Amino acid sequence: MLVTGTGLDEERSYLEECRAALRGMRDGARFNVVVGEHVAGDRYSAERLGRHLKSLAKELAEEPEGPVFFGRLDFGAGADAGDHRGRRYYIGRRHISGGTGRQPLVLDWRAPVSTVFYQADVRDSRGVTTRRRFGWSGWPPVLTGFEDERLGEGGAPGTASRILAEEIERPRVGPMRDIVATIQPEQDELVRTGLETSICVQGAPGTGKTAVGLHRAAYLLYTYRRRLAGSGVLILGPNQAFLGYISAVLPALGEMDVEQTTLGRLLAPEPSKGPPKGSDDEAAAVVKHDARMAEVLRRALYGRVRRPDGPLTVPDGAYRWRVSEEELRRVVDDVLREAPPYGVGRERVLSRLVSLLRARAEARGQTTGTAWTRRTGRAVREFLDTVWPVARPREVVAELLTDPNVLAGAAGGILTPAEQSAILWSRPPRSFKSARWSEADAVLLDEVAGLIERPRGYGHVIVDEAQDLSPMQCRAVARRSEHGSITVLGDLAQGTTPWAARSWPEQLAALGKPGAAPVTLTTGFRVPGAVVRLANRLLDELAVDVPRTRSFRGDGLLRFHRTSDLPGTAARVVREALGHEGSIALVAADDALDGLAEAVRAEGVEIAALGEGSDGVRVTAVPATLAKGLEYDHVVVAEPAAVVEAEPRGANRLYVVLTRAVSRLEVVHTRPLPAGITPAI
Ligand SMILES: Nc1ncnc2c1ncn2[C@@H]1O[C@H](COP(=O)(O)OP(=O)(O)OP(=O)(O)O)[C@@H](O)[C@H]1O
Repeated sequence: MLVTGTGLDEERSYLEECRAALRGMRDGARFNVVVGEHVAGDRYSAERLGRHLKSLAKELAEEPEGPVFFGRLDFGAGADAGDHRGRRYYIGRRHISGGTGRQPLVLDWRAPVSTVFYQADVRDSRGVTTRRRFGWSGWPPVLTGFEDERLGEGGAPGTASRILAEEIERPRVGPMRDIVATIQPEQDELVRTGLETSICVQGAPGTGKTAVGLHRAAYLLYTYRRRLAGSGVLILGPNQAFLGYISAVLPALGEMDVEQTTLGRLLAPEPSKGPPKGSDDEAAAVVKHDARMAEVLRRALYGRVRRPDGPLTVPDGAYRWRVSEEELRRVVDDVLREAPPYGVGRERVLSRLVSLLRARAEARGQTTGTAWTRRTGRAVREFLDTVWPVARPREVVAELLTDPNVLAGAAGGILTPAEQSAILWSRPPRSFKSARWSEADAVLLDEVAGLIERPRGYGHVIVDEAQDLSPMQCRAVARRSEHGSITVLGDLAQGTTPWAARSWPEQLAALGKPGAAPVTLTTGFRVPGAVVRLANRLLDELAVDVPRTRSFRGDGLLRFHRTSDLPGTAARVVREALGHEGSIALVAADDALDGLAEAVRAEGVEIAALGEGSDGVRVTAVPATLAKGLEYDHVVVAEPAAVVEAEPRGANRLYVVLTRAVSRLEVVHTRPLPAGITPAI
């Protein structure tokens, strides 16, 4: 029951107290910015401190009118309340200090005790007598009511929360929002898993995987701030449109320092030019993404190392030192056996040769200082460039994809002749510098770069839509999280790439975390019941072993329109959808979308292209291949049969497309519906 009476007045006075405290914190933070500018010792620390204080001040300045708390916990007097006996806590997005020596006015949702807010229930109250949820509306938000659950003795199980239901069913406007007020117990457990543990979340569409990943990033940064300060957190999403959709969540939670990108951008051979522009046909892409390419590339790189043939003579003043072929071979062979990164190997050969010569010079009574070492290093460099030359990833990969003999040398016994010819460039560039790299090539370049020198590692990496990663892409992620942990989010049923994973244990092993156990989420918070039932029928047609979803929501609309005029009907359905609140998407096979969008415009309805600045435009044209991870209140899907036919995993693509709807899904078609999505049951 939503309370709006006297209790609410008390809560509103408390809210005023919190806002006053927040204003105090903000003024203090502003003062600190001024002081900080004068006290920091050197320029570097002044800049760092200044940036930190300014962002804190800015954060606080933006917040005071916001919903400063969303929950309250009242602990009882029993032993099960532990240290919290008799206490009352307010929970919000930010900590609000109560002043020196006093309990905070509001606790951060990530503080240890806040977990009780998400986890306690009638069966296990954890010492809580009453859990209060607050309702807010409008902007600036007004506290409109609250709802109490009695968790102590006498509480009744299973009372549904209206505030929770409203939050989940609210229309989607603008980018994705945080879910801190309504995190579910099974989601909370995943969010709060310790930094040392890698987790894998398998979940049907709309079960909150992305939400869990983003909140986990915020939780880890709060709980392990020092440990992550240097190494950082990386979030990888499937495409730019998806990143645009989720990009506001972490800043809204006060976390600005998280790198959010796509793997394509992260691995771009020329980052200033954005993701690579070249493309591959499917046969070439499939081979380039295959795990066997790792060995082919290793051989191609180490194929540059030559066995020394003949002795080496090094002039040193009056003497000439001679190193025999056998000694030289031993040095190179030893380093090869130790298998350090290629770049380190080169340095190691150099330093061992110099040591060998130093021992000889010193045995003759010579002094060997820095100048001697530099001179001797220079003298053996020519030899080094012959036996262990400097390697550049672009040169190595370009040579491999251009020269059939080099490719045959590296891929013999690994790739079939047909596979080799599939990846050879039909029109090789004049030089590796002018090559038009594809996304698959970027992964190969990254593999070679990783063999030469280990890349920068992150403290934690979050990978969304991880079922779509190829074995070679998994290796690129694994290299960046070798000493850190990862959060793997995905749905085997939504796998649409030719190499999409069919099992999590295999994918996790490829990601370098074979020990992580997949956890399954099955309650859907986006897709309404009728649409979930449709999606579950299609799921039976897909060759994957994942459980069906159950929707949290009983509402929603699902309608089919059979027509002989696809553009006309689609346009009419879109126009009628404007009668409802919220966002609208017209989704179709990529090559059919422009024509359909034109028909919508002809109806006098504005429609924006995905990713285009579309302020105020409620309808977006979404190509089926870019729909992943996105959500709209009202989704109009045109000609599902064409979506299925457009690609080998077209049925999986259709499953993704049909599950973008928050409230209403309308399917417009001229052709028979694909297997699995027959309307009536
Ligand atoms: N506990 C929750 N409270 C309120 N809303 C929630 C909750 N969990 C998830 N949602 C909402 O449900 C929607 C779907 O969540 P999300 O996008 O994270 O799901 P997903 O599993 O990543 O879906 P997909 O597989 O389709 O990408 C989002 O709008 C999200 O904010």
